[in-house]
Amino acid sequence: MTEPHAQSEVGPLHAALLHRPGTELKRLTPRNSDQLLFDAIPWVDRAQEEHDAFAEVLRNRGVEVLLLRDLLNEALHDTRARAAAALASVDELKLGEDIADTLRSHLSSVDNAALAQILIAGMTFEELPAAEGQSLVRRMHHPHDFAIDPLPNLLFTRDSSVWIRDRVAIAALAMPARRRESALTDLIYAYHPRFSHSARAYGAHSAPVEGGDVLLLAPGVVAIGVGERTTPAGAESLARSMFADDLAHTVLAVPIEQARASMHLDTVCTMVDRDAVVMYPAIQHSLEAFTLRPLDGELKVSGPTPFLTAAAEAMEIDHLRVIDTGLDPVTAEREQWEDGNNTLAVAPGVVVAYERNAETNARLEEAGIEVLRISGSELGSGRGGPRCMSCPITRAPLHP
Ligand SMILES: NC(=[NH2+])NCCC[C@H](N)C(=O)O
Repeated sequence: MTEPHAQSEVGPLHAALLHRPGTELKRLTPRNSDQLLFDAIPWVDRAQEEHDAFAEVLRNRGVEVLLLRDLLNEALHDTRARAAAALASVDELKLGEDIADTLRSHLSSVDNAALAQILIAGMTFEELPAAEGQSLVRRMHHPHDFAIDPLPNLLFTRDSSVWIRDRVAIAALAMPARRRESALTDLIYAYHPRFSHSARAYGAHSAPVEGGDVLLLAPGVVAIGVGERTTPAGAESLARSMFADDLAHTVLAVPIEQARASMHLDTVCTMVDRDAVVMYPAIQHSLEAFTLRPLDGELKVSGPTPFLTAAAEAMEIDHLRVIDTGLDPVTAEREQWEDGNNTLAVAPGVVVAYERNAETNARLEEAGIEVLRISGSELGSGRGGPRCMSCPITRAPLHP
């Protein structure tokens, strides 16, 4: 078992947290999919097959794949974890006192696997245990309304926690549909024996920061996208907390368009080698960054300057190579939307990518990057690629 440690985006990947999608995806309907942040209704069996294949590609490259459901089950062996789980998932303001009580006692009576299932897939009013007495809430809700919301976006384990060196930052997720996810990662890292010695870098009750916005460009250098999800206050407070813990010496706060297509920095730019990124061509020349450094206990903010220059300088390299995908704007836009730029490096110069982005992948290969293709026709319906679907826990250090 390897100790948690991550200081780059491309160091050989030894352990990663994934979530095999399940019943929570079956909760998606055309009526709720927008709110639950999916663009289509996934075919769940096929999504599971695609996910199993993704996990297999990682295992074949020596990666230990940790599945969120297993970790959750194991963490729930601790009674404090069970109590925390109930606290995080029973919303008394939504359910009213009676149902909240019934639900709490139900949650305390089921076994760990059943509890984990409820935490992940949620519960509808019709699935609530029967109770004595009349409840207005129960009578007035539609049977298919959620008493506990499902978490279909748990699939994107990247967003709810981030390992920075040997510490874990629990993300403060911006969208209501995803907030409860960090309660689960919080609980896993607090109560699973594997992580009992791990220290924290940032708390879930802070300003919004999502892991998809956090890029570990090099040891001590972290880029944070600021846009639809991570707020300026979130970036600033994560930067402060990393400086205080000596986890970083430079943070680049990178403004990105507040749009669905570019909800996180990793939807437009990911690292594919120690000095190279793949980037959506339309933003290559316009992406900027504010540079943050600690100075006598305060924050020193400079810029904005072009992102590529600021990044190279902070990383102490001559320049950060951009793999020129050379795509025409229409192909580039299509492949960006389908997560063509959202690659997961398993080692320097070796990345996992969706096979459908044929042009982007071809250009990566021309530039000497090895591309491990996976299919994602169903997985991609939530708008996330291989990077979004993985939370690296251990990466070997990069040797110069
Ligand atoms: N790191 C990422 N790009 N994650 C993608 C998350 C997609 C998810 N449906 C959401 O909207 O939140």
